[in-house]
Amino acid sequence: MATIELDDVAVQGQAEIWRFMFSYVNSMALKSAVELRIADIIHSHGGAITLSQIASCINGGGSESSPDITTLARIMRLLVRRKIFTVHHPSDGGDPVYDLTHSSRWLLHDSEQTLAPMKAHGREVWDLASDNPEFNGLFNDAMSCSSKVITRAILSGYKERLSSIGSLVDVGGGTGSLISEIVKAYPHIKVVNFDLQHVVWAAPPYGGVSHIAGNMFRAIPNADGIIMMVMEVRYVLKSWDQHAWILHDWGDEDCIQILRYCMIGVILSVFHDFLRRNGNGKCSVFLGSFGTTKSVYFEGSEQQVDVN
Ligand SMILES: C[S@@+](CC[C@H](N)C(=O)[O-])C[C@H]1O[C@@H](n2cnc3c(N)ncnc32)[C@H](O)[C@@H]1O
Repeated sequence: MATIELDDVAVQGQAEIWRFMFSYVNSMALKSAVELRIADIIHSHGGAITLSQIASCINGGGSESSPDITTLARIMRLLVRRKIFTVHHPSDGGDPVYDLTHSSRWLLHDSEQTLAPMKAHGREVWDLASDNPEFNGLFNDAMSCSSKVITRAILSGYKERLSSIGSLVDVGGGTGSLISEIVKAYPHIKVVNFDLQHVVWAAPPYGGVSHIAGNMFRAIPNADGIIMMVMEVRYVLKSWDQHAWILHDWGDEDCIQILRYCMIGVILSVFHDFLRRNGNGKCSVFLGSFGTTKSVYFEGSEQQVDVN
């Protein structure tokens, strides 16, 4: 059995693994703080306050719902370490007082600039984007600049397939930057950029691209081919529903429903080829064409999903 020599480097390695294993704790603590409206409580007090003052205001101050103070203290200790709140220990030995930081100001529910809806109320990021044009623009730009990185590789990597189809729809195509490059290189293809209404409305016009708004859980436009962006293909091969750039947002049942709407026949013969040709192992796409087989086979992996 291999043994690890416990020098500084090894211990550092162990710490890194622990950090990844427990990083969810940060997110859970942040979610609790948003749900308990701790930032709002401090903000409406107008300055730093003690833990028991925070506790007394939680859930409107009703005695039945007062939180466990020890647990609250632990949440606050973690969030102070993560610089979400500050703590000040008075020199006279009084109770420590907690205040907001530039980060927790983003958690105020009534502020115009708030990220609280992303952590609370079970709202999806898409709902937040549809209500908030600024966030919508930021999110769409972020997506489009990530996909630009691989556009060129896609154009050369799929020459044969792209040459052989007459129409193509990019499902969840964002503002259409990928498909606009495809139609520039392959002007014979009738292309559709398909995404939610608020995304498509914010999309720039591109020559040859039809933007169609819709919900991929209801219907997807017909075409010879479907393209869905996928990133981090090494992970995709092991766990396709987690890391596909569109499908990663959804659970297995949702993904199967989307794929059913795509009416995909045989898709995805591309991962290994793509990697061999492009080498970096970072990204790939789904490219499918209609056929009779109603199952999706992930070449090189054991995954086969029945979409009948
Ligand atoms: C990770 S982004 C990828 C955007 C683009 N394909 C790219 O690679 O830059 C996922 C996209 O899926 C879209 N989306 C989410 N839910 C959708 C739905 N129900 N119907 C259609 N598109 C949806 C989002 O609006 C978003 O543009």
